[in-house]
Amino acid sequence: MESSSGKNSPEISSMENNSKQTFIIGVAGGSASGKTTVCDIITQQLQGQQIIVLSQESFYHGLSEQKLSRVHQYNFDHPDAFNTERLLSCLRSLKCGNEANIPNYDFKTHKNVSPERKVSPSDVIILEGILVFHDPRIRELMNVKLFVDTDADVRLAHRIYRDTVEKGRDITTVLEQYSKFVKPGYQDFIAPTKKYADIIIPWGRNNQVAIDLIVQHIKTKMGQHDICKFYSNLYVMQSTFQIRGMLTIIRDACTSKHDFVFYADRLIRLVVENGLGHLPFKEKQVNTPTSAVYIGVEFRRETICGVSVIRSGESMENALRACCKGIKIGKILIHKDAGEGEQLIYQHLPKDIAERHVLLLDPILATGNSAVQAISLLLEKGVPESNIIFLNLISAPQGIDMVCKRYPRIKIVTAEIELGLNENCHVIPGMGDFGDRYFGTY
Ligand SMILES: O=P(O)(O)OC[C@H]1O[C@H](OP(=O)(O)OP(=O)(O)O)[C@H](O)[C@@H]1O
Repeated sequence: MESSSGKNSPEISSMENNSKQTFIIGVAGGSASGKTTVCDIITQQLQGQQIIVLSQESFYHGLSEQKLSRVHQYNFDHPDAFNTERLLSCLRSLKCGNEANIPNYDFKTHKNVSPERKVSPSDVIILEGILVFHDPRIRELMNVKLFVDTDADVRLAHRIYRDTVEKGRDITTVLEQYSKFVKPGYQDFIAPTKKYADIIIPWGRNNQVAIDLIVQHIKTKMGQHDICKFYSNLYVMQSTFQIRGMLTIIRDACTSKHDFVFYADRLIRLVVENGLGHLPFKEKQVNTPTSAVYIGVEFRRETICGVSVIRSGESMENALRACCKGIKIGKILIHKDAGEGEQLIYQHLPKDIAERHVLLLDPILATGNSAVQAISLLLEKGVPESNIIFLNLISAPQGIDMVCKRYPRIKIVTAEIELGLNENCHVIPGMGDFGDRYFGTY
């Protein structure tokens, strides 16, 4: 078995799951914390997008007659109260652009009733509920996770008002349910999921700063998501707090040269490892020390080489050498001139480059002009377009557009997509002049 692009590998299919489909926003938080208000605000602000709001409450298990007879003893604040498998299958279906039937849970009878709600696929799904971050498979499907963090006394006051005035329940029952289930449920199951949120919203009335923050974050993420949907050969590394933390350090103008190099090197290593995952592989079986057979894969390292774009691209060479022993690395120097555009000044490439897969190294993709120059040279040398993998740390959408439109078969692997370019064609938010910061020439 051999794959030319690694499309069969689990790593790549998980990247695709996260970047090429419907955009899912999860909104979690305690009961009566203001999740519905947050969903309303997001819906208003994302005009022009088709949005579906789903509530986790639609996925409550219907109660048997036996449980119904003791409904006040039933814990609606426990993860087991929800049909999570059904929620997962609906969400997966919608994420892939298919319809889904959403259960219709009746709060008066505590039964699932007909008809179910048929939901068509949309641009955005907002899933809200107390425990939407509890199951890792559901978290995995979310592009943005928000946690509405409201003081316990405010939540209790909202809940009393809602359950007595709006639902007609008596206060004693409401308070009993709160102390028996709602409060412990929050402490045991809901609060521990706060750590999975991208943004924790300190909720209160007229919290304009929080609203702006949420909407800006969602729009940034959606811009990235849209461009990934558009270009199937663009692979954005799955973001983790480790990766975001490192990007935060190297983007910070106050970071010392020493730290910049240290964290840039760590990130570059990850980008290189990701890029290598797109190389062809073939199946390989090995015997383990326990005499078991392991069916794995092996990469054909002899068919690859690196090409760095001087000078920032040279910062990526060590990571490539560390991953691929003895790899040949060619060099390209492109001179940027505002008047004359880009000029190729120097190139020295492996003689048999046309037979190799090429990992093109440059940490920044801005307008895309340098990348286009470098790629066109590789094509002139006979490298098939589909054999080029362009590795970088950050990419501006303008550069991605230019490279992907001209060379639809090359692959781009990047750690993050930027907001755009400023009037000087510098990447925003960016990290300044990478070469100067990495080599200490400022
Ligand atoms: O997409 P573009 O608009 O062409 O810009 C990207 C180029 O700019 C940076 O190099 P820079 O000119 O800063 O040179 P350096 O690597 O020598 O610092 C970067 O390393 C790319 O090569």
